[in-house]
Amino acid sequence: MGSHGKRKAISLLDSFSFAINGIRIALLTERNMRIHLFSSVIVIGSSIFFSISTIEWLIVLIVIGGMLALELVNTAIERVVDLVTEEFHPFAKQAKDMAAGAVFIYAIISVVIGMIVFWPHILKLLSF
Ligand SMILES: Nc1ncnc2c1ncn2[C@@H]1O[C@H](COP(=O)(O)OP(=O)(O)OP(=O)(O)O)[C@@H](O)[C@H]1O
Repeated sequence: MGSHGKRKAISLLDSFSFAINGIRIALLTERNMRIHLFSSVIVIGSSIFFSISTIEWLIVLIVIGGMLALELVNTAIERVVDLVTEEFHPFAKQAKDMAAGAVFIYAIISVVIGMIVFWPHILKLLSF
C-alpha cells in the first residue's frame, strides 16, 4: 500500500517534469512561444503598474494562461503533423492552418480584452 502510494507520487512528479520539459522545448524552439511569454511579462508588469482590481487580475491571468496553453497545443499539433508526414498533404496543411487559426482567434480576443481592461487605467493616468 505504502510502496504503491510512493510509486504514484513519483509518477505524478514525472508527469510534472514531462510537462515542464514540454514548456522548455517549446520556448527553446518556437519563436511565437517566446513572443507570447514576453508579452505576458509586459502585461503582468502593466497590471502591477496600474494596480488593477482582483476581477481584472482574474481576467488577465485567464487570458495569459489560455494564450500560452493554446500556443503549446498548436506547437504539439505541428509536431504530430510533421511526425505523420514530411510530404505535402492537404490534411497536414488544414490541421496546421486550423491550429494557427485557433491561436489567431484567441490572440485577437486577448488584444480586445486587454484594451477593455487597460484603456480606463491609461485614460485615468493621462487625465492627471
Ligand atoms: N506537410 C505539409 N503539407 C502541407 N502543407 C504544410 C505541411 N507542413 C506545413 N504546411 C503549411 O506550411 C505552413 C508553415 O508550416 P510550418 O511547419 O513552418 O509551421 P508554421 O505554421 O509556420 O508554424 P510556426 O511558425 O508557428 O512554427 C503551415 O501553416 C501549412 O499551411
